[in-house]
Amino acid sequence: MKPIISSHLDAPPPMASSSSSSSSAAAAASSSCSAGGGGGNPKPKPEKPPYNHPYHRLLPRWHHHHHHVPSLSKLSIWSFFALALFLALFLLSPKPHAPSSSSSSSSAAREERRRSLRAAAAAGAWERSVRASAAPRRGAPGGLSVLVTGAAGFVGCHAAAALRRRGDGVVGLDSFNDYYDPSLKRARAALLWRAGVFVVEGDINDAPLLRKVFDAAPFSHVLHLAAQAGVRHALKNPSSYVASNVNGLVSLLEACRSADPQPAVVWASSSSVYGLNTRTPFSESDRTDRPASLYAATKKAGEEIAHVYNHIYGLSITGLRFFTVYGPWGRPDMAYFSFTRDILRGKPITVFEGPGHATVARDFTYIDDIVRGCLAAVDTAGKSTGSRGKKRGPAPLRVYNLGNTAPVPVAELVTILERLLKAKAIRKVVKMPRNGDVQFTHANISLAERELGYRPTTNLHTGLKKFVRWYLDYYGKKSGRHGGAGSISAS
Ligand SMILES: O=C(O)[C@H]1O[C@H](OP(=O)(O)OP(=O)(O)OC[C@H]2O[C@@H](n3ccc(=O)[nH]c3=O)[C@H](O)[C@@H]2O)[C@H](O)[C@@H](O)[C@H]1O
Repeated sequence: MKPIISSHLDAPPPMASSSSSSSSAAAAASSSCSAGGGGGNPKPKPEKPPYNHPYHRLLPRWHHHHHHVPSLSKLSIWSFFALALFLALFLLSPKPHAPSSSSSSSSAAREERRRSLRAAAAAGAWERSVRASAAPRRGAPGGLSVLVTGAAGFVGCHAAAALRRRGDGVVGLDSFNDYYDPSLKRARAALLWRAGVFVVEGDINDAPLLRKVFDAAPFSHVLHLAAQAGVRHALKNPSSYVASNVNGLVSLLEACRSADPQPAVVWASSSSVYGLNTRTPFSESDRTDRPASLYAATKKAGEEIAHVYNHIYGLSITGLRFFTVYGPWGRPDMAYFSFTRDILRGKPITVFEGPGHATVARDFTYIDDIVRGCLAAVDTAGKSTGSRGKKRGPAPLRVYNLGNTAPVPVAELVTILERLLKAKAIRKVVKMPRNGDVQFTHANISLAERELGYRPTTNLHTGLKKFVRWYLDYYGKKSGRHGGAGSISAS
């Protein structure tokens, strides 16, 4: 290797060879010019170059034709100073990209400054809004400060409003995704806005946003209700369940464990974790290792993840297994909602039945009962013990069923809706497809009764009556084409 390097270094660089050829060309030009200029004139006395400088070889021609120029030496001195001055000015002059170098760039700089001032003012206003919304009402002793994720969702909007009504500080967070009609979510958020709840639009997977929210206000609790819901939709978009219910949960718990103070977390698990469990009613100590849908599997994964964050970081975490929640401002993808819409429109509905015409039933639970359960869970959640991401001692880890303890067959749900809507359903009874559904759910709520004081009070008929009244009010009686507007009324 060494000889190659040394021979390369010894060789003349390409620049050097090209400049030597150009200087010989200049010399050639100079000699041809001298030969032509000589003609028949007497041979001029050879002139001694005044300075030993290469460009003096070019000067004689110029000198011959400009005899009025004072002298070559004076010219060279002046050209030297002129060149030096020019170089100095060039080097000291501001660079073209400097903001003050031109009027257009200085106005761009002013605009940029204005923009960043506006952004800072907006950020300040945003933080003030979060802080103000998170502050408990004055005169509400022991008021909490709760971040509600999924606040523009069905349960989230009701729970956030209920917390606010009793004087707690509440900030909402919602991505307003289009799993179902986002305008319904906007309408719920507008209700919250009027109730004094600021809803931040953003994703639970956006870690910097979560940090900003937790930096802006010290939350005592997080009610985490943001999720990808729906059992059957998991067949169509499986990754959305992992993104929201697994990644999103981890992202949120990361923010919680790093927050100072660490909030206590209450979050929505699901009755679906019981999966193929056959012991009824379902109690918290029953098996949950046989989920029947990806939705159920991600909720079950959430319960295991909760264990990890409780164990490592001392987060107080309560999981609530909701049983088929229904009511006003509900989710359009759920059966009671879509049945109502289709009955009003005179469209057929599919009613599932089990093998051998077995009944499919759900422990339908009214939204107000669920909200009372959520608030009781918030109120009884012990404190997280961690600080700055480090566990300082054991913290509570709880899970509760929140159901109605009175399962109703889906066929009976349809009959109640028919009575309330005063319209006949066009039923298509089909065998329950193998797409994640389970045949039966029934909650044992004795643990929630004992520890949360949870006691559901609304039966399916009463709850659906309230739902139908809301539905007709929200969508208008004209929402159904079947039977005409006049034949439809809430009882
Ligand atoms: O407790 C839960 O953890 C879950 O509850 C809810 O799931 P489900 O109990 O399946 O509710 P939902 O779809 O309203 O079907 C109700 C009944 O109608 C039957 N059903 C459904 C559709 C249909 O076309 N026909 C039919 O008979 C169907 O077989 C079922 O028996 C939430 O959506 C879910 O997000 C989760 O929170």
